Amino acid sequence: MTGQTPDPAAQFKQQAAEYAAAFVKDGMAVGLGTGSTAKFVVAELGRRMREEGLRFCAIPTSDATEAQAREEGIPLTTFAQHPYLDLAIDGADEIEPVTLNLVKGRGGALLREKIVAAAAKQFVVVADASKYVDHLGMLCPVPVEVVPFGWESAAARLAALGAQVAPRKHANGSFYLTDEKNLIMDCIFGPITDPDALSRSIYAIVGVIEHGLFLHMATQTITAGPEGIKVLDVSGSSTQG
Ligand SMILES: O=C[C@H](O)[C@H](O)[C@H](O)COP(=O)(O)O
Repeated sequence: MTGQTPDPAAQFKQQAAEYAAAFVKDGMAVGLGTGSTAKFVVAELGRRMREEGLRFCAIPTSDATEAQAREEGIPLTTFAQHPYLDLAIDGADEIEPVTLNLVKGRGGALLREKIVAAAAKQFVVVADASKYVDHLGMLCPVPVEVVPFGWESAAARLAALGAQVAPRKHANGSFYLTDEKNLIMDCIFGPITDPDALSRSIYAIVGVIEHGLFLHMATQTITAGPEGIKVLDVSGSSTQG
């Protein structure tokens, strides 16, 4: 017994992940996301390398993903060698299906994830179908990464934007630190009707490094659920099967 609760959506996450992993072609430089769905992507890419001879290199979005990629034997690269990536594949906490805007960062990797997504020509999001929302902010807080110095001031300014703000902590009460050694403020805004305006307001707060609203970045979302796989493209096309 590991004591871990089984994830009821695991099979859907794996289906979406394996579908997306097929987008990786020989010679690509690929961004590898973070989280339970991205983990399936990294595992599938490792399998394709070993069994199909796929050749590619990757930049991971977190220390955890880097460790998994190394275990899989995936060759890692750097932004010095690849300032632009062919493709990035990552999970999401919320997907708004019309714009493909997202909330990300429940796993705390939002800063590196956004840098990698911004560098990628194609940004493919993988998730189980429970992540769809009519408005961002409906299912989960928007994480905001802030520098530790003066975090209370940044938190007060986030609250002034209408959020209920809580610094992310571990179960033992200590502050959660990101891979970049910053803090996360989890901000409950409720349904967000103008994410672009909110994004600008959050960026205007001194001490904020990044936030978990990923706007106008995803080129495709691939979700899996009881109805099968659904692919949404930013151009508006949609396939189900
Ligand atoms: O920081 C974490 C990331 O943004 C994840 O990609 C996101 O939280 C989705 O994770 P999961 O695939 O575990 O639901």
